[in-house]
Amino acid sequence: MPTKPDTAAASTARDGAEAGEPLIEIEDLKVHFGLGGGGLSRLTGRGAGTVKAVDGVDLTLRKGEVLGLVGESGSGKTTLGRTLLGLNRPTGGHIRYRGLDLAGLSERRMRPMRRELQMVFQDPHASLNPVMDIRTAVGHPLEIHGLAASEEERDAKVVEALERVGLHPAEQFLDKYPSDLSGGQKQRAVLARAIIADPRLLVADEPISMLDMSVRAKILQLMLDLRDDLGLTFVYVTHDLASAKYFCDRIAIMYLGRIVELGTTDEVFAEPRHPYTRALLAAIPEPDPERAVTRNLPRGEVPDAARPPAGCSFHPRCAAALSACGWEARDLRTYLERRWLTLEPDDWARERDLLGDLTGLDTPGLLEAVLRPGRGGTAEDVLALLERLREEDADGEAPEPFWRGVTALELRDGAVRLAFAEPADPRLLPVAGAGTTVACHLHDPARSAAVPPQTPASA
Ligand SMILES: Nc1ncnc2c1ncn2[C@@H]1O[C@H](COP(=O)(O)OP(=O)(O)OP(=O)(O)O)[C@@H](O)[C@H]1O
Repeated sequence: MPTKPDTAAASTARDGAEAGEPLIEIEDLKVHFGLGGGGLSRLTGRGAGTVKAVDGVDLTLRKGEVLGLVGESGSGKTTLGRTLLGLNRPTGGHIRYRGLDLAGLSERRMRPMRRELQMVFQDPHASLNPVMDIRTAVGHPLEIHGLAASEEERDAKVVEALERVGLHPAEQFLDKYPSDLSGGQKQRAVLARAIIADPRLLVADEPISMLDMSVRAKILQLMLDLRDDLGLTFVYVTHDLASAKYFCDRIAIMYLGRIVELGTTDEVFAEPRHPYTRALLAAIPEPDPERAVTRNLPRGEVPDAARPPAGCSFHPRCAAALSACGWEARDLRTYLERRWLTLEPDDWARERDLLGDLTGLDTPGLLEAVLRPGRGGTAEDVLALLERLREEDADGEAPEPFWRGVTALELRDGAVRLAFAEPADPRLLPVAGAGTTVACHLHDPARSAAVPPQTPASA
């Protein structure tokens, strides 16, 4: 990939304002979607409830910067990006832009703002209407916002925008249709449409993921050039840290609706703090096959945002989790089922019969798990098994973190009872001596005394 230009060298942002000044300030932003229990929730396997797609995000976008929103699928990146542009209504919080709070703006008052806040979508093929020629498609925002008095003026502006995105001679593209263009050319046309109304912010949602490898770097370079030439600010939504490294000045790592780490790209890559960031970085494929090693994302999958884990949402997947990270009854089931995958079928059947029905553990937020023995044994047998597992898990190179959250394991009324430590939500805190902020108890000085001997690198 070509070398990323220095941000400091980026041109002065729009309005003569200095690059680096706040453009948008987001405070405690929440976007929750209600699931009515109808068709959509049946389709997604979710019952009635609420998906907290964005859940308390604080973030300042600086003029002229490229900020990456990075995370696995379902982390809320797209929802956050869309909400910035008024395409999703916030459930709570504030989005301050040019003295206005976009979060509370009516559709009528939001409309003129849309000219300044534009979106570039992932799929250039779907972003362009197949029956609309490039002249009409790229000129569309001029029409919507009444920015061209005549067809001649519109065409002149379309030609200028096409030239700027590298589609030249631009006149030859005016009468073409999307099907006449390659994938890279289509994304250039989409960018031309995004910049034609003179925006201040572009939210680019995976803008290169559907393009050929050969043109990806060129499109990223084009966006950097547009940033420099037009004083644009970019939000780059992606799950791909490798392209974020090249393209972004700062990176916000998102997990289940929250930012878990935020810092300059250099800092995040040189010294990732959150175990999730470390795991994402470790999962970046090595381009050199000679040096390639197996890269795994952390164990388990991103949990359902309608039933997020208690405390730190990442704790069920985190090898470095502490007692206060949010352990609950559900985690006991996950722990046992994960273990069963490693057992021989006979041993698995024996344990499953002993432990009986585990569905009672599934309710979110239970700080007490009660295990009644199945037909394969007694409560004493269940207790003996769990005590043995706890002991075995404490040994070895990678101690199982689940047990750190267990504060009591005992017999009571013919059942085995496990109690869990009170969960604490990690707050996004600045790291001493660094520009990074991180939401992780491992980096909270108030809790650092409780940090276990192994480091987050083991996550
Ligand atoms: N309109 C909606 N109604 C209900 N749930 C939604 C809606 N839009 C998003 N969600 C849910 O919100 C959560 C965050 O989704 P979002 O698309 O923002 O994540 P993402 O990180 O961008 O993922 P991806 O990379 O797959 O697009 C997911 O659980 C998703 O299913």
